[in-house]
Amino acid sequence: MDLFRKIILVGDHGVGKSSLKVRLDTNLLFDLGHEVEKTSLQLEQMDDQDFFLGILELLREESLEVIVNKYYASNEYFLFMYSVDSPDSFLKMLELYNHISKLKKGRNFKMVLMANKTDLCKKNERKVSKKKGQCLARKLKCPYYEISVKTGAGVDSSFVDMIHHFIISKNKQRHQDIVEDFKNLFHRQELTDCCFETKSGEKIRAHKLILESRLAPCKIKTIQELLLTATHESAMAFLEWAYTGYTHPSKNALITSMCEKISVQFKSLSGVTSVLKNLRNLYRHDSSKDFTLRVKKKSIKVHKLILVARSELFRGFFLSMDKSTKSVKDHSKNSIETMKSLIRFFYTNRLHGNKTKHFMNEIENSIEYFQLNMKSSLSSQLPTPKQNKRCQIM
Ligand SMILES: Nc1nc2c(ncn2[C@@H]2O[C@H](COP(=O)(O)OP(=O)(O)OP(=O)(O)O)[C@@H](O)[C@H]2O)c(=O)[nH]1
Repeated sequence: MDLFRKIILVGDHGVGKSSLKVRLDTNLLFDLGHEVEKTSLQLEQMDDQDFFLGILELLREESLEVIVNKYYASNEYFLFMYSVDSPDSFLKMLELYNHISKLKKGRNFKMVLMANKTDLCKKNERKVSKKKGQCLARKLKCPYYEISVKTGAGVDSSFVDMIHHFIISKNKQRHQDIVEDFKNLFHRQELTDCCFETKSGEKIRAHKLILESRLAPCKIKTIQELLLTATHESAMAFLEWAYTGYTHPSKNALITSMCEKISVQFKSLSGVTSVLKNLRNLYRHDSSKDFTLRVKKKSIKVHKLILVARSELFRGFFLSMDKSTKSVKDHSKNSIETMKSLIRFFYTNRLHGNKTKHFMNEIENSIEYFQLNMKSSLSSQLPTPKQNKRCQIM
């Protein structure tokens, strides 16, 4: 799978922004005039994936507003660069950070802080210490790198690390959304429809749909028999694993042995992929769906629980709703196509659909409207204009 990402390079005049781009890949430098200069860099085969990075260098500071407004939804990354011989360029970092935060209206953005021209340390021309840089990075909660574009010191290694920070951790985060949502579903103990007793007589409530689909063909009765022999702590760990596919590594052996007792495979049901597989199955089969969303005179069948897990708005709605209610009209003003894509996203964590501007706007608005827990994974999948065209990154 090719991933295409963009990094916006910001910093004071003369810190080495253009030089960095030239060093990264002279062949791929594009001078596109007006607001930004762009370059792209292919870093092959990291973590079995190809990454293409587009690097935008702001040519005018006022264009920052244009860029942030235009691309904020697609989660661009920022590379803040200053020069170790220039205290002014260091001060500029905080100024730029505040400026971007304001433009992004409090939305999180990912950034790294890079100190350039470290070769000048040898000539005693360094005026901003490493300690100061690290301190600022801690304050801004981002990685800190020291490089010299001139000698190349630290450039490659910082880029490799930066990509891990920006992209690979992002993929993990994307999976994390699902894990967190189902962990919350289990621990909140809301809308439960089965109850297990543990060895000590304590009770734990759970959801049949999740357990029966995840641990199939094992039945609720079998799980009850298993948990009756377990401590409360073990039973909680087992159920949390059944919901999320994850347990603390120290509990792997325990959960494995519990799985053996009910003839389910610990390994094949572990990890977010197994949770997604289960959700995909649920999505495909209408028979277990227990609720209907009415969108513009059409219907979408869903599982209440999945909506509760994935959207705070639906959660509030289903908690306050009479249990006998089986359908509701959607008031989001979204089109049926958008709602279908969104519902599919709840189950698959992937955004499908004809990614027109109108669709993108509706999805973007839905993030707020439905109070989606998986804000970051959804917004990261919003396409950018001209995506996939390598030379037209932005
Ligand atoms: N000693 C040293 N000089 C560098 C380094 N990187 C860039 N320079 C020099 O710093 C000067 C400014 O570099 P640029 O790349 O033009 O800086 P910029 O941030 O793009 O500057 P603006 O285009 O004015 O915003 C040039 O003379 C570069 O040769 C470095 O690592 N060490």
